[in-house]
Amino acid sequence: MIDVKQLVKIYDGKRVVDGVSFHVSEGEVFGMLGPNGAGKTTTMEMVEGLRSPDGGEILVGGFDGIKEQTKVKELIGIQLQSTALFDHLTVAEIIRLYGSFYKKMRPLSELLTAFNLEEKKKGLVKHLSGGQKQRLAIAIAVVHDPKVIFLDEPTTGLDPKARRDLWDIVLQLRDEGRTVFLSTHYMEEAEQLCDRVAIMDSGRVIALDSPAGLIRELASDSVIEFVPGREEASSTYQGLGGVKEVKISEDGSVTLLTADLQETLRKLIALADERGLMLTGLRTRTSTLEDVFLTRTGKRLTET
Ligand SMILES: Nc1ncnc2c1ncn2[C@@H]1O[C@H](COP(=O)(O)OP(=O)(O)OP(=O)(O)O)[C@@H](O)[C@H]1O
Repeated sequence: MIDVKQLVKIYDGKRVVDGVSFHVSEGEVFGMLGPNGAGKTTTMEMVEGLRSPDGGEILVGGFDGIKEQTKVKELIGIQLQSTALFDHLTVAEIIRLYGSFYKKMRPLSELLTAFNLEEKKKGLVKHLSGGQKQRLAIAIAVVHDPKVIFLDEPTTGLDPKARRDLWDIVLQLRDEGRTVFLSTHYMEEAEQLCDRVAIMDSGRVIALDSPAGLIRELASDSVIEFVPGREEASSTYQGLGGVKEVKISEDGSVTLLTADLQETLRKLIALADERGLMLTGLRTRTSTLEDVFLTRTGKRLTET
């Protein structure tokens, strides 16, 4: 459905999107996961036709994303940031307004039901909660029944309940047969929602696969975290059996990625006895996309 090859965008001499290539299949939820400034929005907006690339090729539904933008616009829906909505219109008015921009519009009642906005039909946009505004923004994006829908960090700023409601909406869009392209800096969101994820950092795609595939590639299925109470070189931990990766954060907390949880734990406890380390807050967990990011970049997603 979408083919992007060697996409480049340069701002002030800096390649903020630096040779990005990927394919999005019809009917999948494809995610771009990365920290602030990684180049997700710039990439997405070039695919949407909102920014012009400085290099590369874009195909959307077989149309050239640069030369055939009118055709592409009919195929796609873009979630607008809620701040762009008109505060003094009602929910029904705004959906109708956006519908009037297209040759065909889905029935209002169908959209209100699908996005759980029936009760707010006559309510002013300015009185909606954050989650309701975001659902309205997506309802507007699909008002013309597009095949592909773009969601740029759709759950940023939402509370956990509203976030989960929005996840249901994304899965519903996929169940309707639409292709969903979303960006996020929440790794749980990428893990829960996306069939495949491109992890972006500094303008490049550094890994691309299903969430499970990315985690499998790590060769370390478990993570140990603790605060040792005194500083040790990362090589001290590197030498413990099973350890594949060591990360020591600025606050002193240590993260060990291991392929052999039991062996590493045994060795770690022996090390702690020998050197008088504390192991405060010691906990273990299975690996996540956050660990994929850490392994590939040496940074945490939330740290950048
Ligand atoms: N119009 C612009 N002019 C100059 N620099 C820009 C412009 N738009 C984006 N950038 C820069 O390009 C880089 C990538 O930004 P982009 O918004 O694509 O990142 P992002 O991954 O979407 O991050 P965020 O989660 O913060 O939106 C950043 O360093 C940003 O400052």
